[in-house]
Amino acid sequence: MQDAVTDAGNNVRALKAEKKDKAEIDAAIAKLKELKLELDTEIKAAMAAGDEAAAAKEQFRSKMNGALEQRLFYIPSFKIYGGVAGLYDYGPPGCAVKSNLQAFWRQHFVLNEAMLEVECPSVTPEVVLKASGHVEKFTDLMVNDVVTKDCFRADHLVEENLERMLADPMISADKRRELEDMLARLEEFTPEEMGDAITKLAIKAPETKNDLTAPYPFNLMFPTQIGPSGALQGYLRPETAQGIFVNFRDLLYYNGGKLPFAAAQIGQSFRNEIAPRAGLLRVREFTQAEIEHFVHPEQKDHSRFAEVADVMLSLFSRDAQLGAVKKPFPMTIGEAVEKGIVANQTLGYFIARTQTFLEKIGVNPERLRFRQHLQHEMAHYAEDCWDAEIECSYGWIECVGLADRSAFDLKAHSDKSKVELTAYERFAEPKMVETLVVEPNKKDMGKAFKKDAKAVTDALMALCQEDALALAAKVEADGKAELKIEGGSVEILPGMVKIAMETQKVSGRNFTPSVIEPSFGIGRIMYCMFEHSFYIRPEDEQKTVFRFSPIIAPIKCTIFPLVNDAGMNDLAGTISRVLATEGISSKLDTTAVSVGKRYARTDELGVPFAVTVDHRSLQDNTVTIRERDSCDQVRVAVDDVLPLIKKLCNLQATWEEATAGLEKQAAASD
Ligand SMILES: Nc1ncnc2c1ncn2[C@@H]1O[C@H](COP(=O)(O)OP(=O)(O)OP(=O)(O)O)[C@@H](O)[C@H]1O
Repeated sequence: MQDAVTDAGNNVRALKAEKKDKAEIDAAIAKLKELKLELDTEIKAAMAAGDEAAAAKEQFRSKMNGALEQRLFYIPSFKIYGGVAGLYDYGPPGCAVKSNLQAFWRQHFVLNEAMLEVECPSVTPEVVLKASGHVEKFTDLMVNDVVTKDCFRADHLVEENLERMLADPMISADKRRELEDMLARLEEFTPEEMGDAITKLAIKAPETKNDLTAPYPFNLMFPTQIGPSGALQGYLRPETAQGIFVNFRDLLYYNGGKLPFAAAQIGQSFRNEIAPRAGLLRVREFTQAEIEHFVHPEQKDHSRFAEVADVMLSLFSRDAQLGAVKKPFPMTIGEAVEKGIVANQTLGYFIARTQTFLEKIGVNPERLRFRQHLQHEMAHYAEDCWDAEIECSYGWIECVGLADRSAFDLKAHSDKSKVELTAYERFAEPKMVETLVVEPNKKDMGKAFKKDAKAVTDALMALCQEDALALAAKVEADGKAELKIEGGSVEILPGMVKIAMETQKVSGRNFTPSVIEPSFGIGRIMYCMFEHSFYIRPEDEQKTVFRFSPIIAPIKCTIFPLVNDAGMNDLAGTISRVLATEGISSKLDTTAVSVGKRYARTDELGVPFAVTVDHRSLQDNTVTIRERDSCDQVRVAVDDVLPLIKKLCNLQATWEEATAGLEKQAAASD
């Protein structure tokens, strides 16, 4: 419609410039007015619909957050002291859900694929994070309100402004393109470019509308000192991955020297986010579950790829994001890898396994997509990166990052630590290859360097081919060459070391493996899962429910006696203890409130099953079991409660399958 108005306006101007007939110009003006009116109505309708949708989302969120807080799923930490932004405590049901989620993650990935699980400290010495690049580069651009000194993330301010401007249907196509381009490149902006954007868009501090400082990088790591002297600088780790990389050599040995293999770690990560927001979505301490799958750089096929090839995904590839339509498309992972949309089978395998994991824990597959990083979002060494994004009331949120990081991490730690982090590959047939030979003359070394002889030998052996040959050439040309060793340098003279390229028969080689990294944020996944599970019973808007999958539900079963009666209480207690023998958590509710109220209470916690002990139970040793979402009830013998609940909780059968043929029961009442 906007284009039609622009065309009509141009038409009026052209007719006037050509001094056309008045009637013709008047008709064109009338047409322009008519189109403008239509556009106006369209904009108002769109704004009203947008406002309504935003209000509905807000309402849904506040209702759900109310339920989460009231039932103590999670609450702001240190609440009695006013709380600290970006820090949350999990209460009993929150802890149980989180622990179930992590247990299922372990089962789905670690156990299913025989991964090597490790647990490393959160406090990490600086050298590790220097090697990984975090000390230098783990920054966000920050700006301050020049008066109040309040801090803001520069990219968030620019992003919000751009999105607001883009929501205006009246902006021209050229302007739209310019703003969209800015939005797409935002993450790679230098401080100067970000400053230019802030000036150009005339962005001020939110609320106060004061001027902002120039953007400057702020490192997100929490620094700390290790030990009382303060001499050893450390940081709280910003991700769990580094603990795995630094242990690569030992893990490879543990795995019998064989590739591929994966190591995994679940643990706390810490990021001093400038602007923590949106509940669990951006916090300052959070749980990550990370996998580092080490693989030969030229053999990235996966032996179990056939098992997942038919998994259907919603893919938002780079081309789809940059194309005119800008929409994800459905495709099996098999086809995506075959067509080269996803770089290789191993990355594809983990994308598909991530999809099945998220679906099983209760994420709605229609609100899940995999978005490929645009070229500028990827580190220069990365081969391909995809984010699992889940839609919630805050929009599409990155919950899992899946990246083929090539050999970067192992090479970086190998260079810094001087410990070789490589794997050995035996050739099918021995090969004749030109290799660098470095042979220090031990006698000369000892004589010349005495106690430093070992350090000199180590430094010579650590030289790369280029440096070794340059050193040899310099000794030959100048009669000496300087060699840097730990803590200083020495002079190498002719005869001290043989450095040459020689053709040798070799049966294998050392190489640095590539790593494919799926990185899960447990809190973000949990929050999105909460939103996808939450609903209000249509018949009563006071009744809220979490439709947690039995594997995730904080408590699997509530057990209550219909009325406060000693016999009923005893039987309820016995059933609870029997369930506990198989690790099935239950909650005994002997409060005297009505059954309806007790059901509502367990629904609010997302408990999938409820066992009611009633008068008949005392006569024929049967009880009723109710399923949360359908509110269906069946009557079963007490001895059958455990096998039935167990089958349902292990997802070995659906409610319909497990209860087919059982006596249906009308809803229990007091
Ligand atoms: N501040 C945070 N709060 C909660 N979860 C987080 C936070 N930062 C990262 N995560 C989680 O850890 C996962 C892997 O971390 P990664 O470093 O890839 O995130 P990221 O790309 O820096 O995230 P973002 O760009 O949203 O800050 C993310 O997909 C997310 O689920």
